[in-house]
Amino acid sequence: MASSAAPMISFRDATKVFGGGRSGEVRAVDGVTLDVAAGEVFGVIGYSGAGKSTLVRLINALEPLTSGQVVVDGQDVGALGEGELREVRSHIGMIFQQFNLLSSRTVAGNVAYPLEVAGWSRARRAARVAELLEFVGLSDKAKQYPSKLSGGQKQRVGIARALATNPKVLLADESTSALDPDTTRDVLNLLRRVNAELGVTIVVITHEMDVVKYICDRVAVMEHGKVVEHGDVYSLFARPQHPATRRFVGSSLRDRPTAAALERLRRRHPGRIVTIGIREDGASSNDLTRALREHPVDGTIVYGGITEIAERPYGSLTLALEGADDAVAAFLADLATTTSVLDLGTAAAPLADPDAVPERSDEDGDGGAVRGSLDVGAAGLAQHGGPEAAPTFKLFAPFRRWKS
Ligand SMILES: Nc1ncnc2c1ncn2[C@@H]1O[C@H](COP(=O)(O)OP(=O)(O)OP(=O)(O)O)[C@@H](O)[C@H]1O
Repeated sequence: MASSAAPMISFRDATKVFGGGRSGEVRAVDGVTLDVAAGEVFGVIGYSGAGKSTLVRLINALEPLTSGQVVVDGQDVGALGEGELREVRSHIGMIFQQFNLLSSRTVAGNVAYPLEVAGWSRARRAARVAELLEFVGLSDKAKQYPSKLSGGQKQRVGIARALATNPKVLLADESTSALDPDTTRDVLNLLRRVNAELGVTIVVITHEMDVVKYICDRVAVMEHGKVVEHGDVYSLFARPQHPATRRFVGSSLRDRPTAAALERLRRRHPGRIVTIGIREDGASSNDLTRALREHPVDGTIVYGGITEIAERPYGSLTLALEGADDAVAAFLADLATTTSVLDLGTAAAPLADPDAVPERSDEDGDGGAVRGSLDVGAAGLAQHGGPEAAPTFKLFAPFRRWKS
């Protein structure tokens, strides 16, 4: 639920440096300039140590800035005294990977805690806690202790507690990283409701692009304390510019073969292997079909995946090509005039994918990701001279060009 109102959070050249002693200093956040709009769900993605948590802790001044400025809801948090900061913090909720519930308090006691700190009367607290537990679907657990709850239930309590004082902003620091995929989806759906029904601006820190894909309107990618790329989620998926972004995008769809999967493909298909991008303008699917028809080259889809981001097609297909060397080169040069083509070489002269995602432990074959492409009928492209009707999916261009 993005809005065009003034930013809820503005970072201006925000910098946080730790240390400086013999062990040297760490520029955990390094000159970040960024706006988070009121009412949006904003993702901050990056690998461990990129500076995500520190960036988010600057919002509620849990970490003081070294230089620059952070403005939250019109207040320059670096310029506030402790009393004013408490007031700003009361409008910022936070949830954590490990939930951080008080084990000695019941579910209701945990949710009531910030209300006690804020000085609410017993009667008002009871009414508010009942309302919050109803919202997160835990009314029947009010008297339970956290140790009796599942991870998903614990995070629901965390969300209820974070919402207790009606915050305008909710900071979610790896809030689903300790949860299984089904529970993750439930918690993300609850966060969607918090955003849509309560109008809370949410900042989600994560290292998982699937989380970004599922709930964020916009996202910033962090590396070494800097925001290396930011924008709306579809644009980032469709046209990732920075290598870190490309790796995150690849790890979400898993549409491109890992190095090991590529090795297995080469054993079965010693000829040239290429990956082509799926783009949204619709022209390239026709171009691929036409090029396969016009050149004496056979193409078989051996890997790939197509999904939708923000209701638009996104992904890639990897083809094993058969034909005389000059015919394959002419085919690819032709295709590359309209569609982006990543050359992975041949078994005899292999080329690496510079953005290949790391091996997954659950990877059991090289065809695991191809189901997505079959779902949309892309298998129709598998043979030279393929089906009469062009497939309906569309192609985009995230890769470097084939060079003949
Ligand atoms: N209190 C601190 N004192 C010294 N260095 C710190 C402190 N907090 C964070 N750092 C350093 O700052 C850098 C950024 O850390 P931060 O926790 O913000 O990264 P992150 O992207 O959130 O990583 P993770 O996903 O592992 O939490 C790291 O090099 C970290 O070691």
